[in-house]
Amino acid sequence: MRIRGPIVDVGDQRTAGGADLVELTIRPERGAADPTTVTLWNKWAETADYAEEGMELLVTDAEESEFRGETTYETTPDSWVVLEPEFLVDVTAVRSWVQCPRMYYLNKLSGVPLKYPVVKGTVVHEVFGDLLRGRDLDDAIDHRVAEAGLELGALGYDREEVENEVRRNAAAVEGWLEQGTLTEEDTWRSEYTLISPTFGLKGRADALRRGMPVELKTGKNTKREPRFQDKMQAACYALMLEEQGVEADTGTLLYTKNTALERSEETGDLAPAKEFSVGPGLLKFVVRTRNELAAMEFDASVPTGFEADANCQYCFEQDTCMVVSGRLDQESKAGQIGQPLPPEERAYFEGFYQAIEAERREVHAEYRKLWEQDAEERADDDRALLDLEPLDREELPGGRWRLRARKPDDAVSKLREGDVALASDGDPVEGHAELCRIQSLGTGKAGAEIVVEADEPVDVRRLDVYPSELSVDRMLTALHDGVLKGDPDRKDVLFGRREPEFSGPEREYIDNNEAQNDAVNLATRAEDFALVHGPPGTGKTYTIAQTVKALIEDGDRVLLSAFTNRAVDNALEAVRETGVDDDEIVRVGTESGIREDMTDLHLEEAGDPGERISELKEASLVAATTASCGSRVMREEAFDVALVDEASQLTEPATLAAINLAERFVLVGDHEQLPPVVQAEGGDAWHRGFGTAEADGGTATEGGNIEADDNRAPRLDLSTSLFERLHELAPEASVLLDRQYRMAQRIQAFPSREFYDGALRPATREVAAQQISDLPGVDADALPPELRDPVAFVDPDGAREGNTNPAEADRVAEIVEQFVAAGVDEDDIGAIAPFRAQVAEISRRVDATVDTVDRFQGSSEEVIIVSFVATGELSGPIYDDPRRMNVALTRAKKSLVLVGDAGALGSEPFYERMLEWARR
Ligand SMILES: Nc1ncnc2c1ncn2[C@@H]1O[C@H](COP(=O)(O)OP(=O)(O)OP(=O)(O)O)[C@@H](O)[C@H]1O
Repeated sequence: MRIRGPIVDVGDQRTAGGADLVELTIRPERGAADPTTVTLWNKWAETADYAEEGMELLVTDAEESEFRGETTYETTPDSWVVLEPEFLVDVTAVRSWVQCPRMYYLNKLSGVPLKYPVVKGTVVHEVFGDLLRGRDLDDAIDHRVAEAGLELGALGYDREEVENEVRRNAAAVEGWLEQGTLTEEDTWRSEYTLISPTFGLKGRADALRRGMPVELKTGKNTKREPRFQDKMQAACYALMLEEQGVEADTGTLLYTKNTALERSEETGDLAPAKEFSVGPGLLKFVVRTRNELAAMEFDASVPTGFEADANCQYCFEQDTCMVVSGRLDQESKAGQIGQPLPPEERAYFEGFYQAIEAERREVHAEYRKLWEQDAEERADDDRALLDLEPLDREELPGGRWRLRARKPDDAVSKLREGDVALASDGDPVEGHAELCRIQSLGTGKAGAEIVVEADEPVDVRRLDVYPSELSVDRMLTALHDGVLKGDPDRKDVLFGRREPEFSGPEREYIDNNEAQNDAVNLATRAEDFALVHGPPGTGKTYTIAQTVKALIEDGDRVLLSAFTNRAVDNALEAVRETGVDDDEIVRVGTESGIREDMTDLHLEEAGDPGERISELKEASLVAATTASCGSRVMREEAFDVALVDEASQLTEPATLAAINLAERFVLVGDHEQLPPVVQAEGGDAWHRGFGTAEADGGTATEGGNIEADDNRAPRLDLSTSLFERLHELAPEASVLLDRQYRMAQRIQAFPSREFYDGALRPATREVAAQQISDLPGVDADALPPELRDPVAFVDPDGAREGNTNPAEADRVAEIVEQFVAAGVDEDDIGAIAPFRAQVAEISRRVDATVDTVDRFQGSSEEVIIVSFVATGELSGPIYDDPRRMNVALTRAKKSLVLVGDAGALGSEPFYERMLEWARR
């Protein structure tokens, strides 16, 4: 049987009858049951060395016995002992951990750098996959080398030399494949994604041959046996396959460089393919190693390198290792070089490190929901689209597949076009599942067609959200680059040790809006940074465009970035309208994420390396999301200025990803609108072991290693953007855009008072006085009296049912009809609801745009109808943050209708004031 629960006590190691044993006490049922003893025998006793109170322990095939009226458990020869099974360790991490635990840590911190062996390795892997899918070798090489054009260009390689090298590597693959086909018993799968709920492992096997793992290595190995770390990697996949009921007792490593070696120069076994048998001893070792890694992550301790027999002298990471040890004053086998970080920087680094790792655990929790939630629960949670009907499949050049399916109803989910998702035959964990990219989701209407692309054809009956650690990984590398490698001068201003400076003459860039003109001046004159605080509709985009133009004219190379592709394209469009030459601009990112009308600026990654890289290097303006700024190629780029839009929605480390690349930066945002999305509760680095700024004046920490003075001690948490923090730290570097071009006076009054101290005002008389009857063909008198005021409140006496309120949805639909009947175009009407379920409820009834607040930020409509859903009381975190309401209320230009329960809204002071305003 399986026994599982948090550890409450770890006993000492003993021997009995010649065998080692350790007794642990755990509380089964997630800590709810009474403590019980679990005895770990023999090799599993080792796992107790790093087990700690609070960690989760799982023992499979445990034997239960009664002893003096108590039930106890012990391991049997069939048992697996897993620590922290919920922490999903990547197979590649296990591999680097066995080489040297510190290497694992360093890889995590500094990411995979742009190096030729890395890029070549990716190309050879892709070619391998192509060959397995039956593609012609030359075709595959041609295509895959071209695909890596940009990266190869950045490394200074030309196409032919790479093609030749890849061809030599691929020869090994081809030869070996031919051998396999001769026997005609080979079955192949390329790129097989595996996740293990039991062992807390995940990864993608390069290939499966007859159900057994095959790993490709682009290095050489002239020994008969595969390298140990490579065996470990293949064994991880074998373990996960076993969990799925596939007996995988053989692993194969393919060392592709072996075929390129000359017999005359090399001795040893030059055969590229090396098989080994995967025995129970090795599998148990895999699990114990993973346990060791998970235990280190549990208490966030840092490996020193002494754990491994690694020889630092021959390690590629030696320099990085020594620098990191030096900066963070860590013990390490390689030693330390350089100066340690000042205490406040170290606290910052460590605080954010932990907050980012907490986010990682939330991503792992997302994975877990794949098997913990049943299909209906996932659908209700918007994590899956169910009951799809597979339509057709089409093989694409290169062996990939385009798959179509029909969506049966108006089901909604978090899935978006361009997302990577898990397509399956109905069971994403045990059935046939493939990672795919969503090409199209159709409209929200029933019968819509879904199109995805995947490596293998699968009957698409279900589509699941597939979590990714990419953004977490990128935050960590940005933190590393910004703090450990960052420019000291930049850090002085970020840490408030120096005030930001400005220089140069003031000029007139914008003649009809003083605040905007001030903002452009501040940005162009900034030696360090400038902040542009733009409430709704105040011309942020326009100001950004003018700023970018001015900077380019001053001869600066500019990076234009934002959190979302949508914001990047929006800003870019405005920049183009100012007349900046298209030849000077490139848009970096994946093509499917870029708006159609900006794709002509897209930097193709595929092509001739020299051409690709010059296109990037020669651009005076590069536009990319902050996530793209963390790519291998972008991390090597340098800019004079980084301008970041939607900066108030970015976590501080995510912002670093963009500003690390530039000497100066400009952040544009509004911290009175939506903050960064953070999953982990209390994602607050400061409070996590670094004392609270408020409580102790920001002076002390647990380790006593912060001596920052006074109230300038920064507020560090992922939900406070760098924009907001700097706004508080250096108000002199900020300009408030105070004239809005969107809302009628009556609409803006409340948000202006509540969020901007009344400073926000209409830019012109026309803006202030606009009304619904200004719209062509609209007769305001045709509206029912209660909708004639620009701000109206309607209480339909509905009842909240879960996250919906059908009566409100009916009433919203009726209001839409009433506006349409008065002559308003349905396209000019938008409806906003706090929950996706209510969005679906309303969408079913109207053709107008309906969405959640989060997805409405940044857009506006002539008429906005807000459905509040709540009745009786305002329960739920969604109502706790008034900034969310600020966004909802400021989307309307001429008419705003609030639909809700007066009782619920009246129960909170903020909403009560809102009601008063709406009912005036
Ligand atoms: N100085 C100006 N003179 C005339 N019109 C302006 C000026 N600045 C902005 N506008 C107009 O105001 C409108 C809103 O501007 P913009 O889209 O730049 O706002 P925004 O602050 O980016 O909006 P959001 O709150 O949605 O982010 C646009 O139609 C723009 O043309």
